Amino acid sequence: MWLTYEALCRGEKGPSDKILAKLKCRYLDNGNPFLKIAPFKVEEAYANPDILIFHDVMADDEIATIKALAQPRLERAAVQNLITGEKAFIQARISKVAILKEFEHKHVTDVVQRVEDMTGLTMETAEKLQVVNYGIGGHYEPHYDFARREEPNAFHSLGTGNRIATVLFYGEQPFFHQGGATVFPYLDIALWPKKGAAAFWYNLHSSGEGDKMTLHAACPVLTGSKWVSNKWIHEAGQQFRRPCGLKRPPPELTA
Ligand SMILES: O=C(O)CCC(=O)C(=O)O
Ligand SMILES: [Fe+2]
Repeated sequence: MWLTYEALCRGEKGPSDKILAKLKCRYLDNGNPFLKIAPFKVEEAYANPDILIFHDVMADDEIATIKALAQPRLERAAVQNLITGEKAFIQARISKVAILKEFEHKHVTDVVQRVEDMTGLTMETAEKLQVVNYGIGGHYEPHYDFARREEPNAFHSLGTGNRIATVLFYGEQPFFHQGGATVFPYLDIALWPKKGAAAFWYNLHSSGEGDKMTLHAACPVLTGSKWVSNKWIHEAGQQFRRPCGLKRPPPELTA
């Protein structure tokens, strides 16, 4: 897995032609009348699990607002200690983060509403927008966004269940292919950040179990700087939007 992670970061590896041949680009309106006029431009980066790229979903002025709000509040990123639940600083995650509230600025409100339109999922139980800046060498080693079986208390205090899905907006990319890709080592794919685009995937199977294949990483930035904004969407409130499936995935696909 580690060698694949590194090779993907270097741009040396990608999915097979057989997999690529099945991927499509399409317009998406989710049945929303407004979106019939201005549908999202969606590119499939992988199918099953579906990893989607939404193009042009954050405007330049929105990106500028988000950066300006976040900049003075950036703090070193931490992770949660699995046992104590406390904040810990680790070498595996080097970046600076700030949290923005939805009502701080119209641009943030609009972006959060857009995530709802893109995904069809409710934002009522989602975490606040997390803005991340990676400088040179900044990275986040392979990890899951969801709480695994052995961490049942990870999101306990939020009371909104596990992280069902992730939306990751790209606000600035390192110079072309000079690090900073979001890579999925089990799927052999690298998403090269593109300003204004966003990646979306479900972290959980429809059974509610974690999807092992969603392991991903932010590759070290080699030149320039990388900005992303994450919206982590939770399970609570999605029961009519993404109903549970009746089939359980095989144990080797869960985590
Ligand atoms: O910055 C990226 O490309 C991915 C970030 C990420 O996976 C995370 O913050 O959980
Ligand atoms: Fe992540």
